[in-house]
Amino acid sequence: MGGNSNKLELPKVDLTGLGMAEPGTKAWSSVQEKVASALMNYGCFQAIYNDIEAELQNGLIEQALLDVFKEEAKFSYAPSLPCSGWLLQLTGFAFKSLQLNDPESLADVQDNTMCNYAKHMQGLLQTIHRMIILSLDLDDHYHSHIKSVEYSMRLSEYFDDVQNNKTKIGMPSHVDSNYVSIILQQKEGLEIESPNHGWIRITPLPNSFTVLIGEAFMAWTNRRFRARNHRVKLDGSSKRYSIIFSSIPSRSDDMIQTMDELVDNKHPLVYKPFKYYDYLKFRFSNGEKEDTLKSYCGVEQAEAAA
Ligand SMILES: O=C(O)CCC(=O)C(=O)O
Ligand SMILES: [Fe+2]
Repeated sequence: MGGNSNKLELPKVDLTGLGMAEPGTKAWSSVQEKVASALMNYGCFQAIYNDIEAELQNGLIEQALLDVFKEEAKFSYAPSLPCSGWLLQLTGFAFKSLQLNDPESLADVQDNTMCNYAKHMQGLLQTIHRMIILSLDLDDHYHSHIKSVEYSMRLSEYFDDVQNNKTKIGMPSHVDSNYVSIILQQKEGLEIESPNHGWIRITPLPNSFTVLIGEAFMAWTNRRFRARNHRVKLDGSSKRYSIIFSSIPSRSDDMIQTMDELVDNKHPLVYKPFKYYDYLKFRFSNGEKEDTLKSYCGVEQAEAAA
């Protein structure tokens, strides 16, 4: 697709206070409708969330994020994916990430700002999973599904020395592999590809996050919800930081299987069941191509090879 980015905006949905709301209530249902429709049509939306307003507005989260990178030496270096470790850095890309499978491990580096952030994000992710599942009339599956979900937090630092690089791409176009990601950007850079409008550059509004569907949910829902390409384009004026908080399949129960209820003549099965962490290894060792998941476990692919 073209390289232009423009000022189109994503749908916005206010998720403030939903932790207290019960599924099925009026307050919940109107938000659910917006979440499901945005995710179905765009694969993403901008979430407004005022429940951690104080931390966001007083810069506490940003400060905590910067502090972690100042204390970088305290974290051991783990160069290999998937998900094993602490610091990962891909040659040629202008960022490094600290992958925290247990946000509480930050406790000796800082106060509990990040742990508190992680708790809120976990609650938000559970709400979003429930809304997706309810919107598909599959609520019977919610409890077993959510038991097989874990959470991951990645803190990223993008370098500021990309002036010589014309494209200033900090992270190239990709889809996320997990269920859902919630991205907090400390400054602009995230762009999402819309099938009709090219790259949409996301403005970091006050108290807002970007929510994105990943491949695990795309497979679980038989592509009713689709992962969208996104990338990070830097302005090269200063470092950029972001937090990517994600729901991921659990390490002990990582088989992703499309719900039978979502397969019919109109919607034939797209992906065979697959083990998520085996897929991540495949994706990491083969490089990401156009629709890597289909080449790994797509039904047509498997049949053609048979
Ligand atoms: O830093 C960002 O804004 C997004 C990064 C991203 O897409 C990712 O880490 O998967
Ligand atoms: Fe991503």
